[in-house]
Amino acid sequence: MLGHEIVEILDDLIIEYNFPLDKNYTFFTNNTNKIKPGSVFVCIKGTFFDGHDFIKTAIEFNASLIISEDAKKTQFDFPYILVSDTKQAYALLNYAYYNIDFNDFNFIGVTGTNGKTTVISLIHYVLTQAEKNSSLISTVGIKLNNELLYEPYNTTPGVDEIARILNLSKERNIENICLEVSSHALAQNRVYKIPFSIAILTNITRDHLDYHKDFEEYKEIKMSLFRHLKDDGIGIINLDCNNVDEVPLERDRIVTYGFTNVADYVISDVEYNNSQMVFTIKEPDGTENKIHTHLIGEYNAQNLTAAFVALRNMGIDREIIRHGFLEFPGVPGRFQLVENTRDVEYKVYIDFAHTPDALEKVLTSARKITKGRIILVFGAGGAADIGKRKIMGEIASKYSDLIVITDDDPKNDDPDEIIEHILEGIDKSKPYIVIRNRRTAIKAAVSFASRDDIVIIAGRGHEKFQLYENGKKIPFNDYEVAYEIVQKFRKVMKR
Ligand SMILES: CC(=O)N[C@H]1[C@@H](OP(=O)(O)OP(=O)(O)OC[C@H]2O[C@@H](n3ccc(=O)[nH]c3=O)[C@H](O)[C@@H]2O)O[C@H](CO)[C@@H](O)[C@@H]1O[C@H](C)C(=O)N[C@@H](C)C(=O)N[C@H](CCC(=O)O)C(=O)O
Ligand SMILES: Nc1ncnc2c1ncn2[C@@H]1O[C@H](COP(=O)(O)OP(=O)(O)OP(=O)(O)O)[C@@H](O)[C@H]1O
Repeated sequence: MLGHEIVEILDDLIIEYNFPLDKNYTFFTNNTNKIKPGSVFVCIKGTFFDGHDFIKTAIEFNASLIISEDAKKTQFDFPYILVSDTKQAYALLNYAYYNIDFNDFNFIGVTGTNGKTTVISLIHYVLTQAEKNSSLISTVGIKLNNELLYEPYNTTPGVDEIARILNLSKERNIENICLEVSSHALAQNRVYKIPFSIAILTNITRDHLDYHKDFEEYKEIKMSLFRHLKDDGIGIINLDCNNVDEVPLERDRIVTYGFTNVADYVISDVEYNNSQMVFTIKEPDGTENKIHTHLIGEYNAQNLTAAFVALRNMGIDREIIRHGFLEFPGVPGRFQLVENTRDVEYKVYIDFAHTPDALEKVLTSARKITKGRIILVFGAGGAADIGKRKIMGEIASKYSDLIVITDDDPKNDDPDEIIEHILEGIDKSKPYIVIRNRRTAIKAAVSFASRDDIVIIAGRGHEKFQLYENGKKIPFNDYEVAYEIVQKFRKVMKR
């Protein structure tokens, strides 16, 4: 990309510049660790670092141009562009670098505290079944149609990664882009200028109050997804837990769903056991759709209905949707049965509940499918909302019969302190035990289980590592560990 093209792309953002306009620039990065000779280094003010503090390093690493938004830290004796917002500039440069034309795509975005991955995965799955090309950008994977490219570090990747995925999608003629949008991504311009045709809000409950100032700010940021809609785009919201008046969108562009009978799409007659669910979705024109699925719990009826509304609005036939929902295998680590307990007297499930609302939903659903006890294994993550730990402790006590409190991903926080915070909410008159080692905790929980009991291992879902201080990663997958432990118990029982 020539220098003068960069000036055209950044256009309104530019305050001043001094760099060779006839020179070709072929690599852009915001990370000094990725600089190659000749790179353009874009300084981003982040959460932990200020990229402007790395200008000297970038120059030492042979960057050829620095784009900055902080006049005080800009080095004016080196080729530079001073802009009003480097995050926006970085997005525009990446879109141009990968030759992205948003008109080539149809963007579907889902935000909310819980249910994003489930809803977006359902939409992607049915689109591919309907032979509509689709890319999935979500916590559990980046997929081009059915091909899993990789599992991303973030729920919503950085704008450079998104641009690269769009480019790959274009090469494969993929038009539909199913994107899970976290509050961090919205706050950090990771979806800058992306024109969504459908934006879905599942629910907003407590989470991430370490990052967002307060609940109001968190809510405001989640709602900002609707400001990314195209002029003719629609918003889809769960009316059971959101207020249409708070959605920054004209009322006639909002479609609602929920159990409440004032929603446009009404859910009713939900029935489920430990492996399947059936319920009805009534459309605004009165058509009733009987949905059969392997996902269970009222919250999943809501997730399926969100996906149903989006797919109907994309013109997908009802029968294809119903068939897709029946075949959908579920999202790894979301109320996932550990297979080798299918034929034993108790059941073990892995679930990603790591917020108070999710934990409550999963435990109340579990209660409905068992005559036995609920044995819960859980902890809480470090470097995250501290206030939710006690609340999760209260919910654990309220809805389970036996609790094993253990490590989640402590990251740089003191694991014992995390457990202390959880214990503040635990009802000490009910059975509970603290076993910090997660493997031992799971083993204990499984050994406590007897006929009709359900063991729920919550909080880490599909994740493959436990994260400890200073970036220490220990390979650990709840499903694999639980499977292995159950297998050993089975052998002992056979003897
Ligand atoms: C707190 C946070 O969200 N940080 C995200 C953010 O990084 P940042 O811009 O704040 O980066 P920073 O580390 O402060 O550094 C600032 C700048 O200095 C640069 N730098 C830094 C160090 C250095 O040596 N050289 C250098 O150039 C960095 O490249 C960056 O440009 O932007 C990066 C690129 O998009 C993200 O990868 C990174 O996610 C971190 C790893 C993270 O853990 N984020 C979590 C909290 C997160 O975003 N989670 C949500 C999902 C939550 C959920 O749904 O439950 C998500 O969407 O994943
Ligand atoms: N609609 C919902 N309401 C409340 N809880 C839900 C809902 N859907 C899922 N959950 C709970 O949240 C957990 C995570 O589900 P899912 O991955 O779909 O949500 P998410 O919003 O993508 O979460 P994350 O961004 O952390 O990946 C599930 O394991 C379940 O416990």
